[in-house]
This record gives sequence, C-alpha cells and structure tokens, in this order.
Amino acid sequence: MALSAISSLVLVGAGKMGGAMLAGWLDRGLPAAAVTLVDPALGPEMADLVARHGLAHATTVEGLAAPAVLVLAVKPQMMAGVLAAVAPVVGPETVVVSVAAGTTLATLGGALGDGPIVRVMPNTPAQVGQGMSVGVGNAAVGPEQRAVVDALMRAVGATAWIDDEGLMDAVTAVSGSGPAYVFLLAEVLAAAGRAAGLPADLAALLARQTVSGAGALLAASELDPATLRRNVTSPAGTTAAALAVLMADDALQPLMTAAVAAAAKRGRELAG
Ligand SMILES: NC(=O)C1=CN([C@@H]2O[C@H](COP(=O)(O)OP(=O)(O)OC[C@H]3O[C@@H](n4cnc5c(N)ncnc54)[C@H](O)[C@@H]3O)[C@@H](O)[C@H]2O)C=CC1
Ligand SMILES: O=C(O)[C@@H]1CCC=N1
Repeated sequence: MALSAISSLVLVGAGKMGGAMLAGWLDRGLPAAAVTLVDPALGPEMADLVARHGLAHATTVEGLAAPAVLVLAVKPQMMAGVLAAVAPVVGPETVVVSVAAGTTLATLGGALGDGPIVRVMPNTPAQVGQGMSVGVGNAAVGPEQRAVVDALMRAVGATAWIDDEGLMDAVTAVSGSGPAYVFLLAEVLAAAGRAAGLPADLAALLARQTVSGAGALLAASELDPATLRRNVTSPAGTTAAALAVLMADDALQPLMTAAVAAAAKRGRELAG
C-alpha cells in the first residue's frame, strides 16, 4: 500500500529514531496533513521539519482523535507514563507501533488493550532510506494492519517480520544497535590511522570514506561480505597481515559476540 493511503498518523516522541522515520515517511509520500507530532521538547531539526511541512504539533496527546496509526518512539524508561497518557486516544481500529527496545507486546497490550499492536525494531539509517526494520505483531494484527506497518517501514529501508517475539532482543542487538558498532569502527580506524602517523583530518577522511564506501559496495553487490573481504585480500599482502590480527581466535569475532550478547541482555532487562 502507498503511504498516501494513511489517513492519520500520530508520532509520540520525535527524537533521533522517531525523527529519522518521520523525515523518510514525509519524503516518500505520507501526507503532511495526516501527521500529528507529539513531543514536549522538539529538537531544532524537528522544529524545522514541523515548520517546513506545516505539521500539527502538540506537547501531549490530550484531546487528539483516535488516529489510524499511532507510533510510539519514546525511551523505554518513559514508556509506562506515555502508555497511560495515550491509552484514551487508541481507538479499536488504531494500529499501534512501538519502536522501543525491550518493551514487550504484553506490556503494550496491558496498557492499551487487545487492538492491533506491532513492535518494530528500526535503525537510524532509516534517515537515508537505508534502514533495517523488523516487526512482530500481536494476535489482532492481520494482513491489513501488517501491510500498513510494512509500508511505513519499507519506505525507510528493508523489512523483515518474525513470529517469535523472543528474538526481538537479539534483533535489537544486531540491527537496532548495529549502526553504532559500524560508526565505532570508523572512529577506531581513524585512531589507528593517527597511530600509524597520518594527520588527524586525513585519518578521519580515510576512515569515514572507507566505511561508507564499503557499506555502499556491500549494498550494491550481490556478493556476500566474506567474498567482498577476500576480494581485497591479496595473498601474503597487507590486508592478509591485518586480517591475521582481526580474525585471530581471540579477536573480533568473540568481541562482537560478547557485545551483541550484552545488548540483548540489556534489552531483556529493559523489559522489566
Ligand atoms: N536511536 C536509535 O538508534 C534507535 C532507537 N530505538 C528506540 O527508539 C526510542 C527512542 O529513542 P531515541 O529516538 O534514540 O531517543 P531520543 O531521546 O532521541 O527521542 C525521544 C523523544 O521522546 C520525547 N519525549 C519524552 N517524553 C515524551 C512524552 N511524554 N511524550 C512525547 N514525547 C516525549 C523526547 O523529547 C525526545 O524527542 C527508544 O525507545 C529506543 O529504544 C529503536 C531503534 C534504534
Ligand atoms: O540503545 C538503545 O537502547 C536503542 C535501541 C537500539 C538502538 N538504540
């Protein structure tokens, strides 16, 4: 379905994630007149988006009519208060979407009733249409509601659906938090360049362009990452020397496995 078919969408929480999705949705045909943004402390970028598109903006949901789609993008720690506040504006047909890490369908349903609710785990590359969003719906989500949520998420990148909500903490740890690991890679590659003698600005340029260029190649190529890696690696060359360090038994793989496990554990803790 086209985003232009969405008659009303209320976004509660227009921070880094909510804002990234909203910018993408507006770019890809969500009518500005259908959008109400609810956030008591809009940042300058969002205030600019509101002004440019003439979006309706409120500091609370109080008095709003039940929308077709209600998107919750507040911090998990704020969720209990927000759920109590939004419950009166959730109509029987409203499709509720929560992007909060940890907050379960049971918690959402406990506060909002048994209407259609979808947990989605997006990521910030949504801002440039390159997001990854994974959804899981409650029992009230049928093909129609799923199509609405899938259209919203597809507008800002790739989508996948899972049936087992128990996988959501691992999903969060890989694709939700994952962009941060990649940005960290750019940071540590630049630091390593400085340690190897490069001037700071050149090291930063090389690291940034290498990470974004490799990402763009991965996105454009049909080859898997291991093949793309091998394509850089000449026998007995420089890359092989570096990879012998990075791919040692006690190097990057166990580190990443531990990092993802820590993020998934934190997701479970946030569920309360
Ligand atoms: N930042 C990311 O990369 C990702 C974040 N998420 C999830 O998205 C949610 C939001 O995270 P961020 O955007 O990073 O946080 P953020 O702090 O940038 O945005 C939260 C927004 O909620 C607003 N807010 C606070 N109380 C509110 C209330 N009572 N009513 C309406 N708005 C309220 C704040 O003013 C702020 O603009 C979290 O639950 C997080 O788990 C999910 C995937 C990726
Ligand atoms: O750090 C967090 O908790 C959120 C969820 C995934 C990315 N950011």
